[in-house]
Amino acid sequence: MATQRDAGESVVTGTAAAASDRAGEGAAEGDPGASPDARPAGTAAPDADVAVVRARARAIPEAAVARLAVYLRVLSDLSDDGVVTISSEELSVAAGVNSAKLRKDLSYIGSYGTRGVGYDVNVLVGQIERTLGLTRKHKVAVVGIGNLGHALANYGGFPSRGFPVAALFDVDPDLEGIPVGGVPVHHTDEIVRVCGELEITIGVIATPAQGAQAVCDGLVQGGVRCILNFAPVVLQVPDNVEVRKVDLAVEMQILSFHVARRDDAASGPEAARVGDGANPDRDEVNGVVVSK
Ligand SMILES: NC(=O)c1ccc[n+]([C@@H]2O[C@H](COP(=O)([O-])OP(=O)(O)OC[C@H]3O[C@@H](n4cnc5c(N)ncnc54)[C@H](O)[C@@H]3O)[C@@H](O)[C@H]2O)c1
Repeated sequence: MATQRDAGESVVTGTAAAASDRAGEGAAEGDPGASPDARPAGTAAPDADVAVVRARARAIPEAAVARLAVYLRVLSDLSDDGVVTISSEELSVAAGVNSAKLRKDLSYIGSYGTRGVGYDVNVLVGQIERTLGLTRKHKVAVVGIGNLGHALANYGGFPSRGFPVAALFDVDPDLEGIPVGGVPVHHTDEIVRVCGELEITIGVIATPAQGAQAVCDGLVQGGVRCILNFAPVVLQVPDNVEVRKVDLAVEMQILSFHVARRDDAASGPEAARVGDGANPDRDEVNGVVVSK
């Protein structure tokens, strides 16, 4: 049995990761010598390279995968606006990532750009889509149509990004047949049948913790292999099923940690070493920096 993966957890694996990291180091736009994989702008990896794309994808750190999704959103907008090429600096500003990190992220998918030209927008869109597995069709089911489920079902941004919400489920009989975002709510008893018939690929769990494992089991039985879990519980799934847990409070705690660390750094190296006796005027109590 596999358990769920939290945001930030690395998926880097052994040798491939090390090789990929090395390829990324020093690889710069317009530096065709940076990797044997460098291609001229405007050329996509041929189909024969699909295995290579998959092997690379397995070695990409989770944080870089999240950033690739951000680059894809930015690049798709640029493509819609008719932009043909973009430099790494422009793309990094648009994506809110520093350009060295961006070049390293793109090196994971074998994309190095061309000096003086930058990246071909459509080629890069195709490469990122292949890496993220977005060339497959996805259909989403949301289970638990309360506050969160309503918001997710009504959000218009999913279909345009390739994730149409095709089915909704709730245990509350009063919700049965009521359309939310144009999709009728089914009773949870129908999960296995409806998910199988509609070939749902992604299940979103927005139920209270108590019912979440049974909901997850139903989704898996209905053929769903990707689960996005909002419920505050760790789900058990078979090895061929991928689970991601979303916890906004954890994200806020991480933000809080980074701000606290930045404040410590701004106060000088001594402040960052509180609690080790370095600064006799400051100490740490239950993780909180205090002045004596
Ligand atoms: N991870 C996060 O960042 C985050 C943020 C908000 C909410 N949540 C979690 O999401 C879940 C939903 O939150 P909410 O505010 O929408 O709650 P809610 O009470 O408004 O809605 C819950 C819905 O789930 C339905 N439900 C209950 N048991 C069910 C079952 N076994 N099968 C199917 N449906 C069932 C209820 O009828 C209700 O419609 C909770 O577990 C909450 O803790 C997580």
